[in-house]
Amino acid sequence: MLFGRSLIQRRLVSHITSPIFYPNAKPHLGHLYSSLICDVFHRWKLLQGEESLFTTGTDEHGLKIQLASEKNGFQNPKHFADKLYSDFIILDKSFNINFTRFIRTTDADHIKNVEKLWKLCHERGFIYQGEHKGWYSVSDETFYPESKIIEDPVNARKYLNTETNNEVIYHSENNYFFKLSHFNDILIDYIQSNPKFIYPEVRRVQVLNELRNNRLQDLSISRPSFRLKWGIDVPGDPSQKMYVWFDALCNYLTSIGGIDAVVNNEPYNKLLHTIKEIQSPRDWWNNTTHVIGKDIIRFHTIYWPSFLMAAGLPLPKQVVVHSHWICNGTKMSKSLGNVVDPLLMKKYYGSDPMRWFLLENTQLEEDGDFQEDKLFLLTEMFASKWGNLVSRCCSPKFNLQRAVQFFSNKKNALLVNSETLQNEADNLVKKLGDLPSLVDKKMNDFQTASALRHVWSTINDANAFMQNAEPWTKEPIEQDAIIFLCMETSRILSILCQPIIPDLAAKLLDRIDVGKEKRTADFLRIRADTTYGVGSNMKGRKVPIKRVTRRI
Ligand SMILES: Nc1ncnc2c1ncn2[C@@H]1O[C@H](COP(=O)(O)OP(=O)(O)OP(=O)(O)O)[C@@H](O)[C@H]1O
Repeated sequence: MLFGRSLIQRRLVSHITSPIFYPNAKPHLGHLYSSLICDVFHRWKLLQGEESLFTTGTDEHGLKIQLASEKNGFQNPKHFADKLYSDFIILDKSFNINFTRFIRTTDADHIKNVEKLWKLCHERGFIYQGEHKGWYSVSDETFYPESKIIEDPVNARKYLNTETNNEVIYHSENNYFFKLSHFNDILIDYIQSNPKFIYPEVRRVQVLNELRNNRLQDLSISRPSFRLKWGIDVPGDPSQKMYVWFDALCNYLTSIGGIDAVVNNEPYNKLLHTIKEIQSPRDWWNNTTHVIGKDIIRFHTIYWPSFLMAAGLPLPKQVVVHSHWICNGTKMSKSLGNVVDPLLMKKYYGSDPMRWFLLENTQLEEDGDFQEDKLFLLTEMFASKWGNLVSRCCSPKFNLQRAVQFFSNKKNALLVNSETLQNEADNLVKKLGDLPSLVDKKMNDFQTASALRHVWSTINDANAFMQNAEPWTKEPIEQDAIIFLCMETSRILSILCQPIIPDLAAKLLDRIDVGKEKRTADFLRIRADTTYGVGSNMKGRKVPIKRVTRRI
């Protein structure tokens, strides 16, 4: 031991969560987007050799599901959820969303865990009974304060809340309350002293302003069972069902073993396919990042930390809030029906171009506008820039195997016979050297669009170098130097981009015969792989990226 620090390094772990979605209708582009952000982060961590978990799922209780199931002729809402939750799995599988657990709030371990959370909050004095009157939104399953209610401008008999614009009705009932008001200043302190807890900054400021300007009131966290039939019973009082958000938010703990596992920090081994055992659940929880849409910020940055503190539990690391995909100026939403069907888009353009497109055309702070034309143009760019670069270097005119064997040896300098070209080559080598750590920083900060700009810029440089250097006019040694550098560019970028475009990256690496075991972060340095390219210039091999035809 060195002054108390163990010589054995602790393995880095990270747990990322998507929201769990309401299976009250088919999923759309927005759901895919949230899951994709998580998937890419999870794959990125795995690429770096870290341990990572990614959990997602469906939020299956509550009035919204009860009503949707009745509307669709189901007696039992569970049967309705059974039918619809699989649409979310199909969407995930179609887009290579590589989750470690898909949790359903109807799972037995989850129900047990939610009961535990309730009991802890109750025993510690944060839950009490009372009468609840106020403005209630069926659609949002939440009460809103008077200050957030306006008359509907198009229907004078209706009222709306200003947060989601959904209809509210005045309603009175007996139920259980959570002492949310107790946490107002505690949350302000916590968010101030943990500046990355809510990310990006604009959302942190939004929540702090909300807490300062509209002090928290206690929260009704149960509904009478005669009205809400589909939910978890309040422990010891079956006349009441739990408020769906109290139930749903707890999924994040269930998915890594539950409250007991986190409190006792005992190895947990029941649920995951990718790793056999969670050695230290509390480490995972301390490194948990929730990715959410801005519509559910209140629930995740105010309610959830308050529930956890009330139960005496630690908080997760971070809540990352993204903006919305919009259509005709409003949020794409199941209820409004103004949605883009990702499966239809996949049919025309493929999964990976969609993945890239969604990440390239948004940033956390701003809403994204889906334009199919841009998606088509992206497929063109893949084929004409990246695919073409690989196809050219794999032409039977050249010999990549020979080039790799010679230039992967550091002693053999990459020389070209012109000062301008040599400058281009040196710049490209420098760029490739800087890229992995640059992209790592962007990925950890959820700035994928910015990372992708660097990727395009590097591909463009390699294409320009190839064009200017004209290897087909050169002697073999110089020819080899040129195609080696171009293919090192493609090799390194393909390894880097595996988390974003897993299938396309694999095709690009397959085309230059990079061994499967040589696609990790250890091979991101130039000259790190000394054996690829064998047989890559044989006649008749397929182009790695095919063009698609324009749909609109
Ligand atoms: N338009 C969107 N853009 C980005 N993410 C979205 C969008 N719509 C939904 N999501 C993701 O799904 C989460 C909410 O899921 P939910 O099932 O409530 O979707 P919804 O389509 O808004 O449903 P509903 O219309 O029934 O409220 C959001 O927090 C976000 O993570």
